[in-house]
Amino acid sequence: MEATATLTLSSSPAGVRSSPARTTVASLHPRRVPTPASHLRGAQGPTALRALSSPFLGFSRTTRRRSGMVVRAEMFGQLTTGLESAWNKLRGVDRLTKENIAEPMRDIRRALLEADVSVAVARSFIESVTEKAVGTDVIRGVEPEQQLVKVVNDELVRLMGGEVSDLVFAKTGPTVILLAGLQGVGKTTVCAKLAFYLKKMGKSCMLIAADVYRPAAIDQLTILGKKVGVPVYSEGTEAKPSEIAKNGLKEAKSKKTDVVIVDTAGRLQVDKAMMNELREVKKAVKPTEVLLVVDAMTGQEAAALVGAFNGEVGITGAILTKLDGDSRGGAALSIKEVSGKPIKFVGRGERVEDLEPFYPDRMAQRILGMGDVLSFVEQAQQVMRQEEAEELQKKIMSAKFNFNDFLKQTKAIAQMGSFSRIIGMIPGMNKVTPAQIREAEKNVKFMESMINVMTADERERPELLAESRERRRRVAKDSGKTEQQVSQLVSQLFQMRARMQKMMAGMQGKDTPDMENLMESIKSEEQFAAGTGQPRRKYGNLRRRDLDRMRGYRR
Ligand SMILES: Nc1nc2c(ncn2[C@@H]2O[C@H](COP(=O)(O)OP(=O)(O)OP(=O)(O)O)[C@@H](O)[C@H]2O)c(=O)[nH]1
Repeated sequence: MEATATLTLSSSPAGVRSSPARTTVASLHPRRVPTPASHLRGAQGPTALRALSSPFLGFSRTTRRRSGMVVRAEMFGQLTTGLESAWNKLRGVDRLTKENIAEPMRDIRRALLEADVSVAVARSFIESVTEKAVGTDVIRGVEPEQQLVKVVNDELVRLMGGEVSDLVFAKTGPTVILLAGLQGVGKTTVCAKLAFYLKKMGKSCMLIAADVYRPAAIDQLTILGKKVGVPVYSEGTEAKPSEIAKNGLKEAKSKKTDVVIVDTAGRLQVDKAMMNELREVKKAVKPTEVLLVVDAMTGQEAAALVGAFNGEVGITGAILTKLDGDSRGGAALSIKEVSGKPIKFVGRGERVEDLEPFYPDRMAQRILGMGDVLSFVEQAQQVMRQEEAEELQKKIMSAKFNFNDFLKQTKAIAQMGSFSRIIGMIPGMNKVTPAQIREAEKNVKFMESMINVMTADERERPELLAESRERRRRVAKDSGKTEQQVSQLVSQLFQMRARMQKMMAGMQGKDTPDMENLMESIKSEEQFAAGTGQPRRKYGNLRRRDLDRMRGYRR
């Protein structure tokens, strides 16, 4: 979609126009940005546009780091540096093209591989960033490298699962969380951390010690349980883990405990016995959540492990520990993509408090260290959308909404993946139902094929097609559609025009021309076999009147 937005960045107050959208843009003007001190205080609005000046934010990288402006997750340090080198290569370009992003993409790929992301994940990430970056609209005032930052951010968020994945709780009875994982990954510690987290949520908890192979594990869990004030159920090392789990759950039920967390044995590697035992425990307690605890230091191996456990036992998600350590981030980036299972929590230290839900968007921002640039690009995109909507509104009011606009909008729909975002911007149009939206999206490609074979004139002036059956026949032939389908498309455009105008005029208290009969008119004409010569005379008056109105000759 070619953006028509005019992101006004005039330096004088006179450049501030009256619409709210433009005021926003003007208020973002970089030269009106206050002193660096205000930035350090985290000022909003004008500060965001500081990002427009080059280098980013108008501060040297060293200053930003020293001042703490960039909150950098050290584990991603190398990745962040690699990405920065990619942005730097785009300085001075006008727009993102396949050619000029090739080298930055190589930098990003290298940075991902160095962060221990698998080759396959890195490849698909690069492909999707390239595709989205090249197809991005140019937003006036936003530098191409800033747009790439935004695309990379969005793709990182998507790669890590998009939304935060909350714990699922059982509708009745205790929620059972079964924890699994290799030896030493932090499973026992996670039991206590989770109990602490859930207690803060107001849930009562019980821990079940089902790791019978390492006697110290039971003691460790008992100590941790005491520390967080949660009872620990154990039967020593002689009983079967599935029996212990079953009995523990029975006790939890009798005590009306909200959540039961089962600690299972870890092994040095994935083996048959381990998987069988887990399956048995799972069968015995029917957990709501089966979470695999993995160590972030193991990078892409952790991701593969999540996939393997899911295949063997069936899990609901992962908990990534030791994110505070020296890992390079590959696990956080790859788990969802490789295994299809989300990371639900991350451990950031040895204390019971050091567990938090995994937020893909916050993680992406930490990797990029450019929250300010992102919020600026988002604001600018918003302004662009508002201005496009205003432009569209003007066209609708002047009855000039044509096939070019139609195509532009349908393309925008395909690009944004949602009709509602466009429709929602047109005042009064938010009553469109989701079913209508889905239908509209389905028709996009179909309509596009017909519009693509129209002449420039026909697209500009849909009346030409409404008036001439020959033209409609030609479009049908060239697009491989039927004449009726072309007629329907033409009618649809006029109907859309009519409805929009009616609605707008209604909002402005004006009367509107009645153009609802147009479709009927064209439809009726279709009913007559070609060559009968009847339709023109019979429907001539109606069409003339309607077309005049469409052209704005009549009121
Ligand atoms: N730095 C850091 N250390 C952690 C974290 N989670 C656990 N640890 C440490 O990792 C070590 C192993 O943790 P455990 O909880 O005993 O691991 P486990 O998976 O239960 O081990 P097994 O019972 O042998 O299977 C302990 O020293 C923990 O303190 C974390 O998020 N960050």
